[in-house]
Amino acid sequence: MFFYKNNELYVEDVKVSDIALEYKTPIYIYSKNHFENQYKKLDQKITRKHLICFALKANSNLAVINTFAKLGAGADVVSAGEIFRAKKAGIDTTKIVFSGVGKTQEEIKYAIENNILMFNVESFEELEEIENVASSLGKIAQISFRVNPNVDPKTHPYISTGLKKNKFGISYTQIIDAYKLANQMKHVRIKGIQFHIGSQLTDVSPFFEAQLKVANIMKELLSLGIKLDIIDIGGGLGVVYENEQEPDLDQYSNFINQAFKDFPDSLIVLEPGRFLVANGGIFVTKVLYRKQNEGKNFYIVDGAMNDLIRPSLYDAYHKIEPVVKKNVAKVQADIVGPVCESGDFFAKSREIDNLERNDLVSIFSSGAYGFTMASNYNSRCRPAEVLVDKDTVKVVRSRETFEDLIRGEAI
Ligand SMILES: Cc1ncc(COP(=O)(O)O)c(C=O)c1O
Ligand SMILES: N[C@@H](CCCC[NH3+])C(=O)O
Repeated sequence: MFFYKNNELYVEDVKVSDIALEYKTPIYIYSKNHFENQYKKLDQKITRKHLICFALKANSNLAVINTFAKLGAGADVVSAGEIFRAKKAGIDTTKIVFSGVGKTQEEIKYAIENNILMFNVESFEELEEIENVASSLGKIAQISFRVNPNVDPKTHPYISTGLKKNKFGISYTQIIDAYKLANQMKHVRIKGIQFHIGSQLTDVSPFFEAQLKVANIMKELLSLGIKLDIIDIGGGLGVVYENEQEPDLDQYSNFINQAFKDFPDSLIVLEPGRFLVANGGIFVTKVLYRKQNEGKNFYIVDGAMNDLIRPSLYDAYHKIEPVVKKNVAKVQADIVGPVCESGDFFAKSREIDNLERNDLVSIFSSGAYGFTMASNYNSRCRPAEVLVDKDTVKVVRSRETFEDLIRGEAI
């Protein structure tokens, strides 16, 4: 959905430079059809009965969530705020799964009142809290446990979650006891089991390793008379940022079928975030100034780490290209923002077209963990977001104003 025609970058049927002219920079631009295609691709590949719960943390713009809601998606949420967003965007609350290691009492209450599908419980103490809140409301909370399967996802250490040293889930050795305890509680109903081992996995074999461990737990539970209706296999499917191999979805689906062949009636829940949205978004920014320090080239652009933090936080690679290609010589340059931090960069020593002031550049693969991780650091207004559907451009979040910056503050 993002391509060059006559050296001009397009999103679907619209020139990116036209969008930048009208709505200014920096700006996030999304392709609705990319989102829909990714969802349908995954939906078709998974042959078992399943429910795709979009992980809202990847991109929680209402219009983006609504695009998936219309295709039948549920939501994977990690806060009451995300439940609120999911509802506003048209997600059926009975398709919401609630993950996260630190759900507060208020969040648990809000989730129960909204009849979510289930809590993915991450500790014994959290289980007790859910039992207590449900009891005080006179309701029954549906739960699954998040197991930490101790599997190496072979991804960036900051986004690995399924190793025993990570804070996530209940350890493999304690998980049966957790189910036994829940089984005796009056206000929780056991629905399933969940795991999520990390993000940006392009090799799907660690998923299989985790799935086999989960299937073993399920067998042990069955021998204790505990049958699970739901197997939540988390998110984590990776995408191509640079030259990675795309995850093999056929293999992914076969692994699921194989690992859980003894549980043919259980519903498979998936929690993809990045896979659905990363390559459906670009971040467009404008060159403000150029300078050379000690022979090093810097392009200073109007976007910054507060808008897109992945390069600063993970040293993540994002492809960067001019919006209009001029067939000029290449140079090596750091592409940096105006924020007062040396960590404020989008690329270092990157080979890129020799740019001029006011040239636009596109930072690709910014649809996931882009705007959702943006902040107002340095009192910078967060950028606008637009959604393109063929030849239609819609502002789905307007650029923040100075008034937005101080909302709620007082002297
Ligand atoms: C519990 C849970 N589910 C789903 C996701 C979505 O992950 P991804 O964007 O890698 O698919 C995450 C984030 O990694 C998560 O923590
Ligand atoms: N925010 C991360 C991924 C972490 C996933 C959240 N569980 C990224 O940009 O890649």
